[in-house]
Amino acid sequence: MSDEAPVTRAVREAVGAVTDPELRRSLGELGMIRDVRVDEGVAMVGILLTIAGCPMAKRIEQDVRDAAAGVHSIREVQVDVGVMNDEEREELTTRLRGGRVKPANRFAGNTLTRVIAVTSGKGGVGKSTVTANLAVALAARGLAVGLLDADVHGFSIPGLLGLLDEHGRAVRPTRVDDLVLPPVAHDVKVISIGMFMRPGAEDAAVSWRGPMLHKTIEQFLADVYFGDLDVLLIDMPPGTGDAAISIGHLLPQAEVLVVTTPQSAASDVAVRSGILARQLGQRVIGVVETMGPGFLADGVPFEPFGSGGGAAVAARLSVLGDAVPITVSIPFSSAVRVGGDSGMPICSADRDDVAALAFEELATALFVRGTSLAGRSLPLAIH
Ligand SMILES: Nc1ncnc2c1ncn2[C@@H]1O[C@H](COP(=O)(O)OP(=O)(O)OP(=O)(O)O)[C@@H](O)[C@H]1O
Repeated sequence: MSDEAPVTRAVREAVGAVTDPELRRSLGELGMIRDVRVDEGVAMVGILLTIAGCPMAKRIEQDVRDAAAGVHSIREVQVDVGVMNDEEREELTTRLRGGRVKPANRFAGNTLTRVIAVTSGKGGVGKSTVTANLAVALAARGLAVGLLDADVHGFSIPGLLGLLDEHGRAVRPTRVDDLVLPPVAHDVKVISIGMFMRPGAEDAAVSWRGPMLHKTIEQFLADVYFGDLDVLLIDMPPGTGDAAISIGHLLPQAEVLVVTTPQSAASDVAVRSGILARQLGQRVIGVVETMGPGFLADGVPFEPFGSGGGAAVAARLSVLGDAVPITVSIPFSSAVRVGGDSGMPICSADRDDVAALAFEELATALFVRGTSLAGRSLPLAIH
């Protein structure tokens, strides 16, 4: 390559630096630039897509075109789009797996990724909303964030993050052989059981038995190309069922956040999910109270579901074992529901909303180790 003309080298570098939107690595690094030639100001660039019908083909082609056109003295760009052959694809998938030919759980053992499982005692308490917003808040800080939706009873993460197609179904991830590329929303790489259900059979997963659920979670941890993550959040099914046990076995180093509403009925069962996590060797790192107390715009206190549930769960778990370092209350805010319904989490839609500010506090508490929010009151108000 050393006898390459400077302009050809400049075009090669420019197109090689284009990022694949799904793999989030440069085309040069991925071996997707086949050849580059320049003849009298015309750049001819051959690119190789990973699979035929790649949903990102148009975008990649355009990005390559723009990158080449940005090189001085290039007046025209021709892009020839091809597809990798089996051998090239296998080489790529092996490289993406860090040299491993066979898929393996990338989050087991000595991973640098923090794994945080978000759990609750019962359904409908706001666990998925917490997971989605926490993911968005952490990604907004520049962390590489993955989100695994393991909630077979209500895989709401794709909807909460706007990953639905025109029929309102969870988008399907692209596959490169047996490697699954997680769709990205709000800078978070997302994989959900809902993305793999046959249209019309979305409810079938609810009746999955333990081994099937275990296999699916195991496959997600091995086959999904998350790349190097700072944090992997897992939206757990509510309760103390099979998924919690599977995650406990597959990811014993996972930290656990317990979500509860302020009511005592919800907080009693939340304690149980924290106890189970500990029995599986995991550390309960915090309790998040959702739909908590706040103030109406005129300053009148507003407690639609009472108050104190989060602190009560943290206190009970602290008495029963290690102290739980983080307790955060996310105030009730209609904007949270509106954001969730429209696929625009409040942490993206309005970072000044009271609930968004509380999610920020949670993100800070989690990523400044040793910091405790316990007992600290957050600035709450309802608009
Ligand atoms: N802080 C909040 N303020 C207002 N509404 C909220 C808040 N948190 C969650 N909600 C709303 O509560 C409802 C239930 O939330 P969510 O789906 O996150 O619960 P969940 O515990 O994940 O339920 P499941 O496990 O059954 O899927 C949603 O309509 C959501 O918008």
